[in-house]
Amino acid sequence: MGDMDGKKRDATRWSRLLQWLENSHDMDTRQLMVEARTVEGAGRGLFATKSCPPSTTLFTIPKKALMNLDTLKSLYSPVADIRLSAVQMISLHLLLHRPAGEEDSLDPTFGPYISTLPRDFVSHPLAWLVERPRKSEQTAEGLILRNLPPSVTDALHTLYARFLEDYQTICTYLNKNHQILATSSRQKPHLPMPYGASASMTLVKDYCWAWLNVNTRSIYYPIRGADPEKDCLTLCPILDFANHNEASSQITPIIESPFRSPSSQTFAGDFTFKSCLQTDIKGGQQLFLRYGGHSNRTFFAEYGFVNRFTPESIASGQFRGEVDVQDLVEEYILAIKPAQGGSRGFSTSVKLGNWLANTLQEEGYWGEWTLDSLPLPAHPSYRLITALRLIQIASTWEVAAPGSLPEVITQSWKDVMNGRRESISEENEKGWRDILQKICNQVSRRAQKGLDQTVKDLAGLEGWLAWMRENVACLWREEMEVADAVVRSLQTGEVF
Ligand SMILES: C[S@@+](CC[C@H](N)C(=O)[O-])C[C@H]1O[C@@H](n2cnc3c(N)ncnc32)[C@H](O)[C@@H]1O
Repeated sequence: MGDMDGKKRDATRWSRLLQWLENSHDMDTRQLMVEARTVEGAGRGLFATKSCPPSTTLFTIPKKALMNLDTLKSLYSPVADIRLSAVQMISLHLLLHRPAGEEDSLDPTFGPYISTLPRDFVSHPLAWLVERPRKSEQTAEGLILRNLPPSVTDALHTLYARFLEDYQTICTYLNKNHQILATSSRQKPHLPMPYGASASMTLVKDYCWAWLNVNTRSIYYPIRGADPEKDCLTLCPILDFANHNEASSQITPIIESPFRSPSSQTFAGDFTFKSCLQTDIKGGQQLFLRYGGHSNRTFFAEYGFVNRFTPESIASGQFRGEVDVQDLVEEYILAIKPAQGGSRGFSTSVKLGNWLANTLQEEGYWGEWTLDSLPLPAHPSYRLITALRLIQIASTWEVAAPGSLPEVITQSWKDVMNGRRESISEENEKGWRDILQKICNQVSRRAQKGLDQTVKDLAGLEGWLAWMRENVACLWREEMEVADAVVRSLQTGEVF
């Protein structure tokens, strides 16, 4: 019954969205080749309404119906020295016009569009962090957070830091510009209060809803004069119903460059989406948009889902698995002791570890240390190999060059990096491969434990929570299968 109500509501919101696009933005919705439908395990998705040949225009969204810096900047001018970024401005607008419960958004500009956005993000891990209950309370979400692989927790905390930074900026902006609150279409009791006010917890939750809408639904869109890295983002009605598929994408955004020439009039700004060049589309088929070549770690933290894969598909090269081994490499670095007691430069392991970390940072090789299953053979990333070469030098310090100065010793490492020599020495090549094997074995053992614990801790969950448990299990399985694949590459003597 509840499900039927939900479907009915979705259908009404969809038809109001089309009316708005037609009446307020002159879009010819008869040309539309897609519609939104409910999808098991993924909310809603975009489906083809009829069959069409390759490179058909699926739909074109008028530029004024896009929500971005261009269409919002007249509402949110800079205050004091605060100039809002695209994410900040779009999320502020959503915050000020969030619909109450299942009602429609009352925003006079984008109301019918805002009404089609998800009403909550209960299954998104960032929302669990923001709404974390007190420590004593045990929730399923808290348990899931505790069962994540460390690299995924790290990615999630990095996202949380980005969220908090935007939240702080919005709070400061609202505090310096109270009259913006008067433009909100929300009823007084629902109005967000600026930072420091008693209701600031509501504000952070509201802002999380707005921010996640932008973070999970916006797409690159060139805006004249805007920073392509930070500000060329837009929310785009209809397109934002498209789900991700790792293997295939049937939707191609047509991006016209606004940067062709300063006086160019060729950039109409309407956003067109075509079907892909290669294949026909069948009526009723779901149309996907590939969000990007992200790892599952990133998909989980940013979007709240992972790409599922079948057992053995990593080993056989059908699925691209990736593991970030930052925490284990860091642990290894900090535990390194000079090979034969104290050496001239480094009397303690802490100093040696610090020197290693500093050198890797100075040379730009700190972090992004991954194991990758594709392209075959499964291998460590080049950055990881480079770091391991130096770590190996440090672990054999006294043996390799008693009493030498660090600069002399690292010269051969730099020569390899700069392509002046192939390797540091045979011993170094063998040494870093041994260290890598130890790290891979650690990853694999930890993943098996993590998987067992996840199954135990999260047994008995139902609905979306059970779906989420499978996501977490998938993340652990990926760690194990990629690490095992790299061990096999090492054992068969693959040259990376
Ligand atoms: C741009 S929206 C797509 C539309 C969305 N499904 C909806 O109901 O409005 C992105 C969100 O859709 C969901 N999603 C997209 N692709 C998915 C997939 N392959 N599997 C599961 N969920 C997916 C995730 O919740 C993601 O954060």
